[in-house]
Amino acid sequence: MSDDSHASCCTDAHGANGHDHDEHGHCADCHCANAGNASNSNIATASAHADDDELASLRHGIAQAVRDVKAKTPLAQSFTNFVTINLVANAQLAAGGTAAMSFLPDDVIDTASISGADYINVGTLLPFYADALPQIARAFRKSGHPWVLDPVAAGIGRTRTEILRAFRATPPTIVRGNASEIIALADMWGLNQSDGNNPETRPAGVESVDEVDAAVEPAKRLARFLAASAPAGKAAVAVSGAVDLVTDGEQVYRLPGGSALMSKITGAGCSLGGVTATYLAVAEPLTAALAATLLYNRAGEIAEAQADGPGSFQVHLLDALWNLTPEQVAESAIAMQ
Ligand SMILES: Nc1ncnc2c1ncn2[C@@H]1O[C@H](COP(=O)(O)OP(=O)(O)OP(=O)(O)O)[C@@H](O)[C@H]1O
Ligand SMILES: Cc1ncsc1CCO
Ligand SMILES: [Mg+2]
Repeated sequence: MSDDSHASCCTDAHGANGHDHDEHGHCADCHCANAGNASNSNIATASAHADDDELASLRHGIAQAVRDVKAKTPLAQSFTNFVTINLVANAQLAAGGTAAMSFLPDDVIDTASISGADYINVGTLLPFYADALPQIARAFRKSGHPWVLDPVAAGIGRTRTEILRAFRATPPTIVRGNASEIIALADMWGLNQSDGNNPETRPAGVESVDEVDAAVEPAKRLARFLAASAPAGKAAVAVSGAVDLVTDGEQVYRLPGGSALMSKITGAGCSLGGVTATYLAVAEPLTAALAATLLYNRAGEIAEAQADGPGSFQVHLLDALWNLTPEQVAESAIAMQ
């Protein structure tokens, strides 16, 4: 595991920052496990440099994605739940994109030709969605159109399970959800060590009952599955919580911050999914997922400092989404695992 301070600490046996390592190689200052002998030190040095290079390149891409959205105002279309539909559209606009909401398959499929990416959120379902959503996903698949899935309340109800199972054949580019939803989706796609009816998977409603840490392996398996099916071979999974996690199936990134008040308004997660689609309209999946998650964490912190409670928090959250700069987003802490 490394983050910025770790990578810069463990560039040699004694640490570039003057951190000392004990005889077991443990760093007293940043809890890394850099070994004190020369060959291990060289390996650690090389790996720290590789992490540094990778993070620098990711940060460049994240800043560019935030900048491109502000400059190009891309459309990301949404088929989303009617509890939080307004916040999703406003958040996409505040990030610099544009929004269009629709529930008619022909409408959604036609609009995809001018939409950079789509967002599907299964929070509130109507009977006709059981046909409409798989039909839309098949059309996206056929045209190679990128889309983000928020599997809200995965594991609850026969219709939702039927729809989410159907997406396995025509998968999204990014899955974004809370920990319980990611675990449940990986389970119903047969990616966990279970038969898809895992008694350990608890249906969670729209709120998570699991910690992000419990979703690391399911998230990685999901991301690898999505990448293997993606036309360009690239995909990502984002798990939200106190410390968010983003993975492309190989590398795991942990993104700390945000605000506990985000779970006291409805739709912080849904609108994060919509904004992820906005970034997916201009960037690769991993970059898009990281950019949106970092933007939300920074915006949540700013909003918390200004809010008196959930009502004003939502207003300040939208303002912060609008005001944050590409540099502020890209300079955020990212811990690599
Ligand atoms: N305890 C917390 N501390 C900091 N940030 C949090 C906390 N809980 C959630 N968040 C942030 O809130 C946002 C939404 O995450 P959350 O896990 O609540 O989504 P969700 O359950 O899908 O929400 P919803 O379904 O209500 O839209 C993310 O940006 C996440 O980082
Ligand atoms: C409260 C709620 N119910 C269905 S969707 C939704 C929004 C949060 O996911
Ligand atoms: Mg949610």
